[in-house]
Amino acid sequence: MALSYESDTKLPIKHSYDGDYSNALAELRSGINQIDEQLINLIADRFIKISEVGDLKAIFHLPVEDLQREHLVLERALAHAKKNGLSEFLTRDLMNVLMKHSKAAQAKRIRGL
Ligand SMILES: O=C(O)C(=O)C[C@]1(C(=O)O)C=C[C@@H](O)C=C1
Repeated sequence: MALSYESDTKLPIKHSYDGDYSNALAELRSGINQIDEQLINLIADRFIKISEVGDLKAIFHLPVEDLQREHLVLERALAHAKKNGLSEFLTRDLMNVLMKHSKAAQAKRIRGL
């Protein structure tokens, strides 16, 4: 569903809902649900790779944390986010949370070997 916007204020045009916004809201929320599923799938795929990297680190006795790589990961994500108009704060928070959990998962896996 595409919303229409007032050209001067950029606010959504209210009358295009015929006074009933609940269908529009349900449709938008269903779209959000689908995107959330895709996000979780992508994060799960990222964690499969993270486990494999963890295994290599275990074999070659490398430390779990690689701050140089983390810097690169963050820089790439920030550049991509900027191109897509996404907040720098959100991108930093998101990538830092992902990398924090990646390191915890790798450390746990290595401890369990
Ligand atoms: O690239 C690695 O070495 C990883 O283990 C992946 C990853 C990440 O989540 O992107 C996790 C931990 C490292 O400190 C750096 C990056």
